[in-house]
Amino acid sequence: MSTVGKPIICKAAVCWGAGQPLKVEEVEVAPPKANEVRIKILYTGICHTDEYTRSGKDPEGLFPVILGHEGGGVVESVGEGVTSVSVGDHVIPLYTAECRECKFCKSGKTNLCGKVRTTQGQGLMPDGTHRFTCKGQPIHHFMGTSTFSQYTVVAEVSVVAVNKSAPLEKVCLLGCGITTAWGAVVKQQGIKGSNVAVFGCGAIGLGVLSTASIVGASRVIAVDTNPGKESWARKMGATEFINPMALPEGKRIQDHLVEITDGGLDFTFDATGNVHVMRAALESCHKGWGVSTVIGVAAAGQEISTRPFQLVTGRTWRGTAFGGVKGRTELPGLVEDYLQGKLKIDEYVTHHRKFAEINDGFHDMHGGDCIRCVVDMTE
Ligand SMILES: NC(=O)C1=CN([C@@H]2O[C@H](COP(=O)(O)OP(=O)(O)OC[C@H]3O[C@@H](n4cnc5c(N)ncnc54)[C@H](OP(=O)(O)O)[C@@H]3O)[C@@H](O)[C@H]2O)C=CC1
Ligand SMILES: N[C@@H](CCC(=O)N[C@@H](CSC=O)C(=O)NCC(=O)O)C(=O)O
Ligand SMILES: [Zn+2]
Ligand SMILES: [Zn+2]
Repeated sequence: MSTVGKPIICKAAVCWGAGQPLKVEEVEVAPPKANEVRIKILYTGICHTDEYTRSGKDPEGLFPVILGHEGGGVVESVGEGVTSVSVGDHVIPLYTAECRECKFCKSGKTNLCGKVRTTQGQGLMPDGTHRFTCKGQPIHHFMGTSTFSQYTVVAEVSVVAVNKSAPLEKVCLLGCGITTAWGAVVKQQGIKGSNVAVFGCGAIGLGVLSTASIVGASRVIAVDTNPGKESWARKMGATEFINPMALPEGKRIQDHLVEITDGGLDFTFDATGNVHVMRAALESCHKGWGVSTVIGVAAAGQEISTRPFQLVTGRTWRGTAFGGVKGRTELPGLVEDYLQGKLKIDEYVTHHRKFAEINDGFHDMHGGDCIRCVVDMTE
């Protein structure tokens, strides 16, 4: 029997309050309204940003909520006016929308889109209402995607169709981690032939150092406090690995890096979310031209600081969301790159979980040996 135009009852992992484990509940998912798309989610990755919001560290965090933003699925139905995706398309939801009409989209200067970001941050659909109900209670959307539900509703501007021959259990990771890391490198000029340091060797940091190596960085230094990450970093393209905890007592990582690189790095990246590491990454940059990119997301109340002299003397501090990638325009091409063996994804998937075990997937992330856990939403 067709589900088009009707509510769907399915399972979703609801987080009822900050710091609480997720609870797999029966939820009602309303049909898509105009310019919306309802998706059957088949696979989702778990990103550290999901854990960040679950834990209560996100100043934008709202509860109860259905988290998840690294998903892959199939379009079940579309609302009036939807033209860019059709029923049956394989799709990736996008937490960074691309409307192609707003001031941001038309600027040519950023991938940030203004069309739905305000309501997205309020846990609502663009018309200010919700599509999820559990036990008679409305449940907040998350990052415009809510992929920890067997069915979700997203704005048309927040979804892209991709090649059906690509395995969704792999390309779902293009919904966040792999794309962020790729874009953080390729959207910057001058990395070829340069020296680069990457702080933090989780999925994001490994993706950054892998991409830097592929585009021809001459030296790729991985920095991580977990010695178990050395083999990962080298496998993905790092030429060196430094554990800041193993430096002589009192020796700061930024001073060590400046010493061993004849004055500092051309490019550094923070992929930890720790504001002290962000400072070290900036201060590891070469005077006059070094550029440090913040990728990590820091907890509410955390602020970055450095001596302004670091900037006066020519270092640049910048940041990137979703790697600067315009999802509707660029993700289909990244999927093709993956299919042609030009972009690594499989290598990052270390853990698999059934939907019922989603909380174990969150525990996996804390184990130190998990790069990405992919959850099968059908099991
Ligand atoms: N800007 C954006 O668009 C995006 C941002 N993010 C953010 O990026 C960050 C990284 O994500 P992800 O790769 O999944 O996270 P992970 O936690 O998997 O990776 C972080 C790594 O940094 C290591 N680490 C912790 N403290 C330090 C330190 N002081 N010095 C060096 N290394 C350290 C961790 O070690 P250990 O294993 O021991 O903890 C771990 O290996 C997160 O903050 C996430 O929220 C993610 C996606 C998109
Ligand atoms: N809500 C947080 C900030 C969270 C954040 O920075 N998110 C990143 C993506 S992290 C993905 O895993 C992002 O794209 N930010 C841009 C945006 O428009 O949200 C806070 O309020 O601090
Ligand atoms: Zn993410
Ligand atoms: Zn826009």
